[in-house]
Amino acid sequence: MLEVKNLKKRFRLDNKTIKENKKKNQEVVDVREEGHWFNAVRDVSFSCGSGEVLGLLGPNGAGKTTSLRMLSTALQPSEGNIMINGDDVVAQPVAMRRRIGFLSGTTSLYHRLTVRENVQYFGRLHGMNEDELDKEIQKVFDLLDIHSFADKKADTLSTGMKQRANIARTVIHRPEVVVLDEPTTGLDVISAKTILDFIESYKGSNVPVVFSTHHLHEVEKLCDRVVLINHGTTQFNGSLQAFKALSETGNLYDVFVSLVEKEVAVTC
Ligand SMILES: Nc1ncnc2c1ncn2[C@@H]1O[C@H](COP(=O)(O)OP(=O)(O)OP(=O)(O)O)[C@@H](O)[C@H]1O
Repeated sequence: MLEVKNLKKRFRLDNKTIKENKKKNQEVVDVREEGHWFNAVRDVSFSCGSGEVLGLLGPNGAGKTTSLRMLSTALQPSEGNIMINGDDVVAQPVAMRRRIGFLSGTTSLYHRLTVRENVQYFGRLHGMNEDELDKEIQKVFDLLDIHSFADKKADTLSTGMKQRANIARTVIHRPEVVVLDEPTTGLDVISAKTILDFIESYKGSNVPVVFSTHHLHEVEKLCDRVVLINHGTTQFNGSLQAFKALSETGNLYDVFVSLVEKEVAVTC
């Protein structure tokens, strides 16, 4: 179980950014800017149970990546609580990091190593023994359809192959929570489908999966829960059915647009 309560992140702005923002603010005022501070995440709360898949939605700049970086200990929250199976992530980030699998936009591979060598390296870093590592590699490579390029060097792979290998290295240590930031962005339909099927394989397991996306069809296909954030604040937090029911059409696009435009907070 993953529980996130009243998460906040403020960034101190440097003088150059303040000047740039002042210029921009002549046209658009961002409600999150307060003097020399920018409240990238103002109040985000949600939970995701074991074996549930949660889709994190929001327009560009809403605060999705900042929230996911806090969940995965890459960033210290300014305020708020994050608990995994009852243990406090904010209080003990180093100990909790190994229990989380986090794919970010900057997750990458060692170019001169093969996919297998990369994944073995990260598995060993997590203290896995060779037997359990071999078994887990077999399982994860099956699910992500990696076998055909497992022994190719990372720098020879296509974008889709690299992303599947990145996900393999992210989850090789069997984390208790999987967090994926826009895992299918920029991928072709087949690579994206492989990744979505992989996410689906966690359903009914004991692992909660949180992923951010701009692709509403992915949410429709996969998610049990939906969280929509806008201007750093949770605007919707509930089941996929409850999200769809907010529009008479049941169309995710209509719900997304109306919530973001109206900026109404809904909790189900
Ligand atoms: N280190 C930082 N210092 C100042 N502002 C930051 C910093 N990091 C992020 N921000 C700002 O916080 C806001 C939220 O950014 P974030 O990357 O979390 O949004 P996002 O929802 O992931 O957007 P996208 O969909 O475009 O990836 C943006 O306005 C961004 O410019």
